[in-house]
Amino acid sequence: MERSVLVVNCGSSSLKLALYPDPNATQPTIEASAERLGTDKASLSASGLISLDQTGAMNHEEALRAFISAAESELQHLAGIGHRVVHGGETFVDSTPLTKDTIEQLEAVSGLAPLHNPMNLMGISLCQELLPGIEQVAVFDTAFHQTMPEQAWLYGVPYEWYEQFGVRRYGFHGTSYRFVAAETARRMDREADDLNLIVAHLGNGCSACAIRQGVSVDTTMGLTPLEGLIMGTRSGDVDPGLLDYMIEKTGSSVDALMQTLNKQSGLKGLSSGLSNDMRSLLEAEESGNTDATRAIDAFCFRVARHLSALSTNLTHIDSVVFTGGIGEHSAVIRQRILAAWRNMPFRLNQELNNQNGDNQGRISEQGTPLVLVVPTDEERMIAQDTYRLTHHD
Ligand SMILES: Nc1ncnc2c1ncn2[C@@H]1O[C@H](COP(=O)(O)OP(=O)(O)O)[C@@H](O)[C@H]1O
Ligand SMILES: CC(=O)OP(=O)(O)O
Ligand SMILES: [Mg+2]
Repeated sequence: MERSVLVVNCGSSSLKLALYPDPNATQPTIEASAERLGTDKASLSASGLISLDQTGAMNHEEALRAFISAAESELQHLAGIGHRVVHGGETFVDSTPLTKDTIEQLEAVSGLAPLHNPMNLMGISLCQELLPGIEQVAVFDTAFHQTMPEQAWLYGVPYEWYEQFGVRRYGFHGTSYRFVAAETARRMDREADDLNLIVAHLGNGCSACAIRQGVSVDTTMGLTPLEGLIMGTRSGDVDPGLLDYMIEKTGSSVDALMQTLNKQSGLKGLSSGLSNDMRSLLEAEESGNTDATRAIDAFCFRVARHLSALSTNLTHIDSVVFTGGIGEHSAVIRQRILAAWRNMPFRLNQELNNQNGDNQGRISEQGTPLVLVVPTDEERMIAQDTYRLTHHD
């Protein structure tokens, strides 16, 4: 019986894989991840039913080939393969089975996410080659945000830019928000379409979302995953005027500056190159490093400012929810963000915050605005959509 689903998440320099044994599984039976792909210091590791530990020069294709070859006997009974696809443009409002037609439509929107979508397409065609005949599904980061009202997704630029070139705000991390919204409703014993939430997804990429009665009404990322919050290496919001100014000052090309805004900015840039990793910065701050403090303070302030702005579109907030690696694990960052959001009377319960929430995920004191920590699981959401959209026994 065909029961298992493989989830493939091809990032710009990483690859994450998970094998789910059946539609109700909450944990995968194999998890694998590859990092620093495309360099000679790449690594690939897998745990669960198989184990792998490989380092050296490797690109995405080689890593995916190595995984599929090592996991061959476990991939005999696949019901489907689910791919994370970062940009679906306006074409895709839900996950979709991959056919010749949908792959062509996907190629057409890929120019909108040049760092991400070409890798996603590579994963899709390699799986077609190595695991022929298995149904494949695309799950989009952008899809959940297609419910945003026009005023939230328009930029204040000539409307023809949207009409002719699709220049608008799309938003990302939608698979995470969809999972977290449903999981929050379950934990609060409420219906998802009855809840108003502000969710902060703080990982390597960071964004936040206003969810009104279960649907996205505003989010911080835009045309590309560069807008909004300060991230590990991405700047978030900047004045586009800085491009012209820096070209004038340094003679850099637009390409080089975009590279800097994507890869050398954010926490890494603000800490003068110390680290893009929040855990490392917190450790450095403990030993008195002021570069780390500067980066962390700017990060927390920016999150608070955006969370507050996102609440514009909600009559009330049922809960503020933290997710992603930083949101799920760092009590001190949550505390600093909420302290920076000064016009809301948040009060955290220290003990609950330090243990990343009670059973429900609550970290706030009773009788004060509800704040929850809800771990996200994009891979599980992708597996569920893949089961929903494939024809298996
Ligand atoms: N205990 C912790 N305290 C602070 N930051 C943490 C902790 N655990 C993980 N992080 C941070 O979470 C970030 C990675 O988030 P994650 O969601 O795992 O990334 P990705 O977006 O690649 O999935 C890193 O900045 C990491 O330092
Ligand atoms: C869209 C995006 O920012 O993705 P990630 O968090 O995986 O970098
Ligand atoms: Mg993650």
